[in-house]
Amino acid sequence: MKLSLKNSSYMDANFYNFINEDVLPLAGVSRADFWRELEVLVDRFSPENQQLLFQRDALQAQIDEWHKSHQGELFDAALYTAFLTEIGYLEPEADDFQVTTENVDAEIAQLAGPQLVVPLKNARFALNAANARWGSLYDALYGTDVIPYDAGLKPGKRYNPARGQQVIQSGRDFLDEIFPLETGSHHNVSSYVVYYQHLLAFFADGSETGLQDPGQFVALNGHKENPESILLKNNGLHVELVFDRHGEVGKNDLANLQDIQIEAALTTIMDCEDSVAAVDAEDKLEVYRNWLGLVRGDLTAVFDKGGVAHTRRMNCDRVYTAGDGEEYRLPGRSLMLVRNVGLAMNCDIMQTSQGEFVPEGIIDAVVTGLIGAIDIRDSARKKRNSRTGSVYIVKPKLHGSREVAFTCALFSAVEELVGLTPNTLKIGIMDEERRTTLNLKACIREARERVVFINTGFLDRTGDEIHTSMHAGAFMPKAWLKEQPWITAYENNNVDVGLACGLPGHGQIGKGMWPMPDEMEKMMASKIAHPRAGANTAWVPSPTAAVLHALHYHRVDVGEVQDGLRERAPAARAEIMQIPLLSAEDTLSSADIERELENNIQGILGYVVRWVELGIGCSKVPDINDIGLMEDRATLRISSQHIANWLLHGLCSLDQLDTLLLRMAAVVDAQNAATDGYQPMATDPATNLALQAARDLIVLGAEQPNGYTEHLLQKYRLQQKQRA
Ligand SMILES: CC(=O)SCCNC(=O)CCNC(=O)[C@H](O)C(C)(C)COP(=O)(O)OP(=O)(O)OC[C@H]1O[C@@H](n2cnc3c(N)ncnc32)[C@H](O)[C@@H]1OP(=O)(O)O
Ligand SMILES: O=CC(=O)O
Ligand SMILES: [Mg+2]
Repeated sequence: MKLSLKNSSYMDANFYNFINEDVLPLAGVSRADFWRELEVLVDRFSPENQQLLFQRDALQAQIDEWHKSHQGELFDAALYTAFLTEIGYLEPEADDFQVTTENVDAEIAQLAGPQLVVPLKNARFALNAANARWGSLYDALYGTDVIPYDAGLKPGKRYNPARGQQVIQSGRDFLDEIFPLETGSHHNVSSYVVYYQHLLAFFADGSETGLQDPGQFVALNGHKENPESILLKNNGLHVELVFDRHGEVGKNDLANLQDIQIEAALTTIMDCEDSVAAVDAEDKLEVYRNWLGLVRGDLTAVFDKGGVAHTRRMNCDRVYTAGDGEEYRLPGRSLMLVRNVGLAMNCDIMQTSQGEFVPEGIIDAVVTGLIGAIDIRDSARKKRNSRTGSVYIVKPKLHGSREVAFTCALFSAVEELVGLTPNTLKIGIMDEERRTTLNLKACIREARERVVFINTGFLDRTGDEIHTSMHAGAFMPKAWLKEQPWITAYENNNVDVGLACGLPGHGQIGKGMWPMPDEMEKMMASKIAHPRAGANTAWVPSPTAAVLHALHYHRVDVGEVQDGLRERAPAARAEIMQIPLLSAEDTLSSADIERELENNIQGILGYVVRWVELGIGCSKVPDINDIGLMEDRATLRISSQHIANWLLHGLCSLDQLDTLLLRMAAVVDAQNAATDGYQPMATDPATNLALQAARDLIVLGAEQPNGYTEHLLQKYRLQQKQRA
């Protein structure tokens, strides 16, 4: 049902009622003022949004033409740079400046730790994420391959005591490494007590010791002689030793240690974007309702797990007693940011006075900002999000500084609309499009009063790398792309520019997602590279990954690393611009090509079928080696652009593609056979919408704006919803 407003514009009636009844009264904004001023806002920003998209297309068309006209020639970097400068793709170097963002919570401005991302449409997951500020180290070790699944050590359905012992040993190793004792080892401690303001550890022979750094003990719960828990702190992050002499684990433990609780996801991004399938007003309302529930702190999710009914709510803060007897209070929930959609998306919520649908990103800014204002207005609430009065909005897929300036102007207008002080709405800039990477300093400059992060979204960035140079030649296989100079230079550039612009103390320098949710041993080995590279946060796909990745920030003092990096030579623009194409010396056999195609197609189909048929925007999809990969729209962008590029340059044919689509559809059908409501693709390929969507994403990939997947996904999902 549509509701007619003045000036012949349209509004979805459910959206209108939701804002009027559920949001405006809490935000303290008058209805009449809101709707009147909203019309002015959308009429002001919608045309510019459109112009910015036209500019993207115009630049891309010129780049395509340039590559076509230089085909077969030796690549001339100087000529290419001059061309990109002339068309305005490369912006003039911005003058030096320092960011001045104020009122930023410590989790973003000062601390270093994991950043969890979660699809906001899924209330059960979103609540889990909000509560992932704290997690059990024992559970994370027991349930993942960090403790190898060797014979005798497999987790199994029943508790495996041998595996449990390994977990306890690893936990003690961690304590010895991060909170060493003056003498001896945590392995041999039989009890912990607090004596005056000091932690004492007793051994079985009655001898005692303290922490090498006594300042690491900060608080406790229970009696000093027999604590229920002990709170330790290192690099600004807390670790809680939980004792329970009757607990399943504690009763058999020398010191009755039941668990080691880790302060894990300092921040969480509630995602409206690439991990979400929201194609119309109905879907968007689900997303907005969840954001409202999270900000109010009263969201609940009721679900069945293993035959047991659960109700999930947001956790309360944690209260301890400091050594000096004062209350010691810690946040019980992750600090929430919300990721809006980018400039290119549209949905049917409302129209401008010109009869055009209002770009979805504008509606997201208004609604998430308006709901965020509730957090600021009612600062006495127990479960408030920001303690410094900020609303954190992550803006994805921005191309260059004009788009950043546009977004900041939009945020200013939203602040005025909802009555917030200027610069209350903070911006997290995703550095995930080539035009933003190459002009990062100018981008940050536009947002210098409200920027709270720059984050290397290397997945979208890889998709944009391929699309931007689609006509330059055939790209290397996907796995090789990660090893090339462009990506190292891009990652380093982000850190270098962030440091030069004075981000530490005001915001985060962030790194990308760990995309293999079940491969935690590999994550532990490789993701320590993120804090070592000077990033004070990096993305993780699950609460368990957050617990484990938090250990890295105990091992690395990011502030120290950043201090050491300030003097290095900044990453070279020329290196960032090296296009990772196959060279004449790179030989790929037809079997290599087929395997690459099969792998990509399996991932595309496995993701798209759940998106189109079930409305699930983020899935764990097995690759050709049966490793579950996190797939979202950004990984789909890479895979579809990659095959589109190989089609364009003759590494494969349309016939081969169609054969492989059918072959891999059968594989994906078999993988999903047990999924409720799943329609096999291979049974009736001619009418299967998911299969058609996957084919279009590849065959029409070269002409999709910036290689984005959202328009085709949305088209087919809407058709599927109509069929249903
Ligand atoms: C390029 C980019 O933009 S990256 C950012 C977008 N990507 C993301 O946000 C990834 C978020 N992660 C996810 O959506 C999921 O972890 C997936 C889809 C990758 C895997 O999901 P599943 O296959 O259901 O995971 P699995 O079965 O291993 O675990 C499910 C459990 O973990 C929890 N869980 C998994 N991921 C998350 C998460 N991100 N936040 C909170 N809880 C989570 C679930 O709540 C569930 O626990 P419950 O039963 O107690 O509710
Ligand atoms: O948004 C993250 C990315 O890698 O893309
Ligand atoms: Mg992205």
